[in-house]
Amino acid sequence: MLDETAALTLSAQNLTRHYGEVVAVHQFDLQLRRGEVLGLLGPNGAGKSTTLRMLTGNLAPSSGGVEICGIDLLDKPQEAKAHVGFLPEIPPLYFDMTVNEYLLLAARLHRVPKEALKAALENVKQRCGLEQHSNNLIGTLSKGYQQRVGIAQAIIHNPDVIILDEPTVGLDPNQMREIRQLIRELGTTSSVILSTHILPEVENVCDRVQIMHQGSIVFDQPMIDLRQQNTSLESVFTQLTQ
Ligand SMILES: Nc1ncnc2c1ncn2[C@@H]1O[C@H](COP(=O)(O)OP(=O)(O)OP(=O)(O)O)[C@@H](O)[C@H]1O
Repeated sequence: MLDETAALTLSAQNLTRHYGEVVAVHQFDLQLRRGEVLGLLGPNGAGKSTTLRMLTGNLAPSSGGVEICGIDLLDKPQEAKAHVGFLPEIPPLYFDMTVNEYLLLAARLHRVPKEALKAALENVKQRCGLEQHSNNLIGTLSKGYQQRVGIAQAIIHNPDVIILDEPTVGLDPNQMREIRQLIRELGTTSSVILSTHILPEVENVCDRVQIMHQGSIVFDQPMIDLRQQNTSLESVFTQLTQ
């Protein structure tokens, strides 16, 4: 249940992105609070990945702005990005590194202080269930475990905002359940944005849902309201995006 008094972690105003003539995202607004898990839904090409890349400072908006924990992402990118963890659609993994080597690299890139590296590594492996795989090459892990490593690199610096682009795609049902459990846990201490095509995933994991269509947000509601209206997310999604 969303705590309306919790601190704002992310605020986006009028984010717009053009690719030439194509308006991929149009005037996207979002205020996200600590402890909130937001599901971002939309058909292919709706503008979700473009939005997430702008929110994480990986793509410059054509106009509009983003603040992370009150820090302007365009003015102070390094400072703002220190509060964000991102798992892109294609996880940025190096298959010929071990889990330990890769996570240490991720921690250094996220500027975890030298004296805190060991504790950060142990903590993230424990949270993501990777303790038994410390010295395994990432290329030899199953898809589910590779996805855990992708999430681990996104959270090793304890970010306030965690952004996950289709984190359960290609996983088997057991792996999906485990990753969803992990996302719920992350949502207790941070804010999480989860982009997915899997509607039950949003119903299971998220406190709030936004639906994007042709670059604009066409639906934004707490899940609890949706449940009370006795409407399924699927019927809302189909009505708004067909
Ligand atoms: N680099 C690019 N150059 C030109 N057009 C692009 C580029 N990236 C995305 N687009 C266009 O912008 C629109 C939004 O794309 P985006 O990838 O953000 O959608 P999406 O909702 O993430 O889609 P999917 O669910 O298929 O990943 C689409 O029309 C897409 O073709």
